[in-house]
Amino acid sequence: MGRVGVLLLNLGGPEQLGDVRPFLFNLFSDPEIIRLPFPWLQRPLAWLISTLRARKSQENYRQIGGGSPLRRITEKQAQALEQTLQQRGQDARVYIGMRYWHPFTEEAIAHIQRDQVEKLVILPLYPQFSISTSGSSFRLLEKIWQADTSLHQIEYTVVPSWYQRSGYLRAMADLIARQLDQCPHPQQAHIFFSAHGVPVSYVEEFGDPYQQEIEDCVRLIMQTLQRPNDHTLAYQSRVGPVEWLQPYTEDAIQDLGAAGVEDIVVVPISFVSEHIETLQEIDMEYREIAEAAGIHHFQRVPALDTHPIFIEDLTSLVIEALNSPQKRFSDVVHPPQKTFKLYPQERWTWGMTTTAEVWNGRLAMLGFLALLLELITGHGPLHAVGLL
Ligand SMILES: C=CC1=C(C)c2cc3[nH]c(cc4nc(cc5[nH]c(cc1n2)c(C)c5CCC(=O)O)C(CCC(=O)O)=C4C)c(C)c3C=C
Ligand SMILES: [Fe+2]
Repeated sequence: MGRVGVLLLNLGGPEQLGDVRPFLFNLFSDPEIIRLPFPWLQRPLAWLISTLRARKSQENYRQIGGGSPLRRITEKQAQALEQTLQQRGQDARVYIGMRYWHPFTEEAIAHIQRDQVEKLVILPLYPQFSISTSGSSFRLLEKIWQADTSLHQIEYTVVPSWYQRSGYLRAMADLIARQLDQCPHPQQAHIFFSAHGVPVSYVEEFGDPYQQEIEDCVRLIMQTLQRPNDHTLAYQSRVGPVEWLQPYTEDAIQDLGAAGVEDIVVVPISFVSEHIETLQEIDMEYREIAEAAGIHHFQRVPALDTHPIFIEDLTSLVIEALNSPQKRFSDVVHPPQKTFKLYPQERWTWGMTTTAEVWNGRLAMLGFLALLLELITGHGPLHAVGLL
């Protein structure tokens, strides 16, 4: 076998407070994160949202020490995987490609080319597939491959999701069991799975399998855990005004408090490393909500990071992928879309029709954005004519 590489895909996170705004700009520039009808609006809107959100987001990163631990943890995972692959007789180099911050996916591909890798396993560090996470990275890679034909020499295969693997499930069950055993009444503690949310439209309009995979993942973890405890699944980290998957974590915690639950063990399940949404959102914000709701005992299950069972399982996954039929980007980036007709009327007719209302709404949104931009930048037509 020629030179073997493993490309670990991850989201990336700001390493210092000054990185927060450009990191957010990269994130909101991604059409898989904000889906707009007009592509030309993507970057101005990303600039606007990242500018408006930066201060609040920076404050959150400040509370966890001034930056995301994601790069450091992903590097440790890569190192552990490389070592375990060596021990199992597989000489492979492990690369890291982040979607929105350093080391960027493009940098990883440059290293892979420099090292003349011939066989590559592309492995997202997201157990479940979403078009907003693994899907976005696969789509970027597909574009990179289309732009550079020298990459076609590399025999690659992608792993779309892997939450059903027994090693992953056993490692999760092990971490949950340890937290349960520290509770005052281990059998009565409520196991609270908190998954990262996505907008409902991703699932209902764009065919994202994420919700179904998350539900299946929770079922399999509970089956592996073999404990009698009650459990709940809720979704966290909502951003913006649209509807996201429900129940929302904050509401579900309050409902449990109102129902008299006193002990909860929170399990983050969309991600395998500590990051801002475990260290700040769960450990600080949701803990406060739980305490106010009368939940006296609040524990959080740590992220897998370099849990030995997990790393062993990733190692087996890589070896199996190398010996399985190839999965191409085109097999995984286009989830089956539900046929969804946004507006029933296809031809323009005059009057206050549905189409006219839709266009009124779109133009009002554009006008509002232009005004907001002008208020923030201090430049624009209203300033020019002296109205602002
Ligand atoms: C606005 C839409 C967003 C979607 C959809 C989304 C999906 C999604 N994200 C993760 C995992 C992570 N997200 C992280 C940061 C982050 N994500 C969003 C927005 C969406 N995410 C924002 C605005 C941010 C920045 C932080 C903030 O301002 O709140 C991170 C990085 C965390 C870090 O430590 O830096 C991760 C990881 C998943 C798994 C997911 C969908 C399944
Ligand atoms: Fe996110």
